Parts: sequence; structure tokens; C-alpha cells
Amino acid sequence: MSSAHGQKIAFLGTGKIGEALLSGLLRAGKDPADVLITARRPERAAELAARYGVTAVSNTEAAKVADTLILAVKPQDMGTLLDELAPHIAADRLVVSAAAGIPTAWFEARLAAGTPVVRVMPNTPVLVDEGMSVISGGSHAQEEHLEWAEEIFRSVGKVLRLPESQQDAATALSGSGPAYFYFLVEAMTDAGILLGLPRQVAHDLIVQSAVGASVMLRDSGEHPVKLREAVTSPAGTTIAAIRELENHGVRAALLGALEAARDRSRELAGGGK
Ligand SMILES: NC(=O)C1=CN([C@@H]2O[C@H](COP(=O)(O)OP(=O)(O)OC[C@H]3O[C@@H](n4cnc5c(N)ncnc54)[C@H](O)[C@@H]3O)[C@@H](O)[C@H]2O)C=CC1
Ligand SMILES: O=C(O)[C@@H]1CCC=N1
Repeated sequence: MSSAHGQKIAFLGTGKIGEALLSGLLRAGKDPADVLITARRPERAAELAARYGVTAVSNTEAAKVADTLILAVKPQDMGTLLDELAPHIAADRLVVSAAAGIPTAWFEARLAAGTPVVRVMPNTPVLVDEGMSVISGGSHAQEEHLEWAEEIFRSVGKVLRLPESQQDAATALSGSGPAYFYFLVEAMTDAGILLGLPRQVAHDLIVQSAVGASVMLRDSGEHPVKLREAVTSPAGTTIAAIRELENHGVRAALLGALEAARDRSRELAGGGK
């Protein structure tokens, strides 16, 4: 990747999503010498520095040195982190938040006047360069900042720019989305056990069916209804299963589930509990 908009990128908070993004950026060719990380526990910082060849620093040091700061702590920890960082971040630096729920205005109110802020909602498939990241700019983010953030996240998957008003919905769909698929795979594997298959066989059958279905969804250009109809033979097995899904309100459950995720994202707006 290019080194437009400054060399040094710092990841503040290197848990599941922070590490996933960090590893993706390095796979995409970012020089580890230009990557800083911070972690709450010194052992974790040392472990990541050794594994990736990046430099572990304090939050304050990262705030002073980095051109782009990627904040990946939990929404509940963001207030404490900002208190620590804000006095040290010059207004020409780019602040990128990956936290669910927290609006760009919340950061702007705590940072030096005019600091550009970009809000992004990635998801864990960034680990395999198949991420879906949704990006919105705050009131001081210029086109160059959005393009730079897009370049960072495009190195680990797809990127979509959306108005910030749609971020909570996007969080419910793509931010949390992978978890719903894992949940389905887990439940369907259990169903295989119920039907008498060995667990590993059930797992392999379901996982490859999920991969095949996903690739068809992405690459065929067909509507999901068409793809499902092609599997659903008259008086066959699939329609017997679909009737059960409809009887149990699975479609309504999904509507309610994603609405609950969207509402939870809204609740996290102020750093949440
Ligand atoms: N896990 C996911 O799939 C996604 C998570 N996110 C967002 O990413 C953020 C992090 O989520 P996860 O990685 O799942 O959580 P996590 O708990 O795995 O990682 C957060 C990390 O931040 C560290 N941390 C907390 N306060 C710190 C501080 N003051 N200085 C340095 N490090 C500090 C913690 O020790 C922890 O390692 C959240 O805001 C979440 O909304 C966004 C998209 C997807
Ligand atoms: O569960 C969460 O709050 C985070 C945000 C999106 C995915 N994981």
C-alpha cells in the first residue's frame, strides 16, 4: 500500500479486531517499522511486537508520533483512552475509530478543534482479507482522509462509504454479521449430530455448503430467492425444512435480532455500559 497521508499508523487497543486489522495491513505490504501498537497489558504488547515486528509504545507516545491513529478499544473504554490521548494529538492527525456506536461528534468534542475523525465499522473476516468495512467521515474529515481510511481498510476486504446516520444499522448487519453465520453453522452441525452423523463429518458438510453458498451469492449476480428456489425441488426435502423454519418464525427472529443489534449500537453512543 502507498504511504499517502503520512507514514506512521498506530493501533490503540490490539484485541480481536485491532490485531486482525494490524495483521491485514502488514500482509498488504505496510512496513512494520511504520506501525505502532499499544495494549493495556505489557505482556500483550511485547507478544504482538515480537510476532509482527511492530513497535509497542505507550498511548501518549502513539498520540504524539502517529499520523493516523486507529482506535480499537471497547466503546466502554473509549472515554478513558480519549482523556489520555487528546492533549497529545495535533489537529493535523487523522483519528479513525472502529468502535461500535460512538459518533464522530463525540470524538470531535474531545479532540483539538478541527481534528479529522473517520468512523469505521469493520468485521473479523479482515483476518482473511474478506472484511466488510463501512466508513463515514466526521465534520472535519476531508476527501483525502476518507480516501486514506478507505485505502487502509480496502487492503483487508471491501469498503463502503455510508452516511454516518446508517452506521448503527451497518454495525448490526456487517459488523456483527459474521457471528450470525457462525451461530447458524453451529446449530446446523448439531442438527447433523441429531441425524446421526459424526461431528467432524457434520461440520465439514455444513462449512463447505456455507462456503459454496457464499461464493454463489457473491459471484453469480443472482437474487438469493432465485438461488434458494434452485435448491428447492417440488415436494422435496428442502421445502420440508423451509416449512419448519417458517413455522418457527426464523425470518421474524432475524428481523428482531438485527434490530436489537442496531439498538444496542445506539445505546453505546456515549461510551455505554
Ligand atoms: N470484534 C469485532 O468483530 C468487532 C469489533 N469492533 C469494535 O472494536 C473495538 C474492540 O473490540 P474487540 O477487538 O472485539 O475487543 P477486545 O476486548 O478484544 O479488544 C479491546 C482491546 O483494547 C485494550 N484496551 C482497553 N483499554 C485500553 C487502553 N486504554 N489502552 C490500550 N489498550 C486498551 C484491551 O486490553 C483489549 O485488548 C470495539 O469498540 C468494538 O465495537 C468493530 C467491528 C468488529
Ligand atoms: O459485538 C460488538 O459490539 C462488536 C461490534 C460489531 C461486532 N462486534
